[in-house]
Amino acid sequence: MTKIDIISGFLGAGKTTLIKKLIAEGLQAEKLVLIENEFGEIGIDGGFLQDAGIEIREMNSGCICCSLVGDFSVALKKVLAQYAPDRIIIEPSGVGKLSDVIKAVQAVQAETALEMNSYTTVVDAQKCKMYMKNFKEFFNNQIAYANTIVLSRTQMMEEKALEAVVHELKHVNEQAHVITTPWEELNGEDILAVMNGSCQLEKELMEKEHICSVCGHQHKEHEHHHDHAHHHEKGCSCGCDHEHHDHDHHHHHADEVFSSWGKETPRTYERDELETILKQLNEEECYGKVLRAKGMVKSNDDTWLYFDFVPEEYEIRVGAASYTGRFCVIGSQLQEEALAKLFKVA
Ligand SMILES: Nc1nc2c(ncn2[C@@H]2O[C@H](COP(=O)(O)OP(=O)(O)OP(=O)(O)O)[C@@H](O)[C@H]2O)c(=O)[nH]1
Repeated sequence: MTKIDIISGFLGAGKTTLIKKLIAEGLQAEKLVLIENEFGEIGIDGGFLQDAGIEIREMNSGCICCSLVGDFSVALKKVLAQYAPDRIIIEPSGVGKLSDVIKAVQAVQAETALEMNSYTTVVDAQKCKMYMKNFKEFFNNQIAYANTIVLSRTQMMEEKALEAVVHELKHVNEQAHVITTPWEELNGEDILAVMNGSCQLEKELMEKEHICSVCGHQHKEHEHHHDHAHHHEKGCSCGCDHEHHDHDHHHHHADEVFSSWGKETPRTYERDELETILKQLNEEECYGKVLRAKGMVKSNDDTWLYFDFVPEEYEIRVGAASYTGRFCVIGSQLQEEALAKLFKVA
């Protein structure tokens, strides 16, 4: 049996960072495959685990849940046949709906030896409120269908603010375990234990009490369904009116709301120049609502600069040479011409 863990989370939440930690501190002994689905046109994350002998399948230019659903099932079956791994970690695009990804995996489950281990969502605690307000349909879906929610960036938060975030999350999903402790205080194994345990606890609860894992209400025996994706596809019979129902009423595809713009370029950038670009992305409105940017470019001193941007935060670090400079910006209503000017590319 191959275990499947889905690690979802909005753009820049910290999915890749969490996966690295889990692999380094908890999954070293397992035969592992990572399937990544990036929304951006240019795959930027791919390769970070190749040195560690982890197989990576990238699926770009589309969404597992929309245009790539057929490709996804083929890729998953291929991975199973070729590697028969102990575990497959699926990292959906930051704007994918968790319920759609669960459905895509379940479609394959009937024909293969797969065991759903966990549905985990990484949430940036500092941006949670803002994203809930602005991108509710996507953001809340990832929360509603998770059985473990891992908060990132809690080390910078006041206790009261953190409590308020947990309260908001519980409002959307009462049942999920929420990890509030900063990651550096935890071992990857501790996090995995919650992810594994939460699934069993959920099963136990549902078997004993028939509690709906999404809305927390008790169901009668004949209304009881084992998984929430299936359950809510049919409409929740308990009459609760939570955000997760949004999904059923007005379904938008990610590419109707979000877009990405990316370039490959041999152009060199000074560190200060790159820093100015990232500051501008944050401060100016003429580029659209920029939610995420990342990439690697050559510097004029022959080193390579890697960067990561989420609203109000950026990071530049030195990394290995890449086959060419490349970067990708994701957001809503992106202004491509203005972006090209900012990055000084044609
Ligand atoms: N301070 C802080 N930074 C974090 C934390 N988690 C992630 N980051 C930073 O946030 C940025 C995005 O992290 P990733 O792990 O790439 O996020 P992701 O969810 O995989 O992002 P996508 O590529 O958009 O899917 C990186 O610069 C990380 O170093 C955290 O807990 N605290």
